[in-house]
Amino acid sequence: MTSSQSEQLLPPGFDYYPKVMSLSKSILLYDYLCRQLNWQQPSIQVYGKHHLIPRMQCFIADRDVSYSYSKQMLDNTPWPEPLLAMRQRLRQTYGYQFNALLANWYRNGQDKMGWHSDDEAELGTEPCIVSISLGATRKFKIKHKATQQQYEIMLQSGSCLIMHGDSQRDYQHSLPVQAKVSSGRINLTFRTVGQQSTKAYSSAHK
Ligand SMILES: O=C(O)CCC(=O)C(=O)O
Ligand SMILES: [Fe+2]
Repeated sequence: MTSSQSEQLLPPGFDYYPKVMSLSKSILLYDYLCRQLNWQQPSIQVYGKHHLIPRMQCFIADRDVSYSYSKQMLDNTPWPEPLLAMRQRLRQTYGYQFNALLANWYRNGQDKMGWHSDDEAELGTEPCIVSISLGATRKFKIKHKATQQQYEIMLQSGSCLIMHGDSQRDYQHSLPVQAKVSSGRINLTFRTVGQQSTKAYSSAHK
């Protein structure tokens, strides 16, 4: 991986690598995943009303994985070969199992994800989440929970954002609407659910 060029713009616990794969490979993978994954659009209840979530999702995981976030909403899909290969490389680089992957498909700039932290108990206290972006460039926002200070980064196709350390405890993140974006983006978030990680993420892996 190349060095984290935008690091100084991001708070601690967020590392951005703009080019972990070529643009052409990232677009091929985007097209493949659009066609091949078992995309679903679950509905959630907000103040007693049901709403379809504003994006498509697919939860890919090893058979024994049970993740509270996905449990009621999404089927558990087995790993397609290209994502198994990607996981293998991430395991070697970061030393985490990455036994689950939540894939998000934002079909255009109207699709979005609201403010949240990925802080479910089964991700552990300092989870390492590896987030790969494919397709349209989208804005990613980060907000400190106590100070409300905000950060922004444009996530481009073929990039990797790593969230580790106290990033989930101290910050929320979101993917806002961008009305002018007409093409789609897929985001792959590799996670380790319900296991102690075998090795803590360290900046030595950059
Ligand atoms: O689409 C993104 O970059 C963010 C996805 C995300 O935050 C999540 O899946 O928890
Ligand atoms: Fe998230």
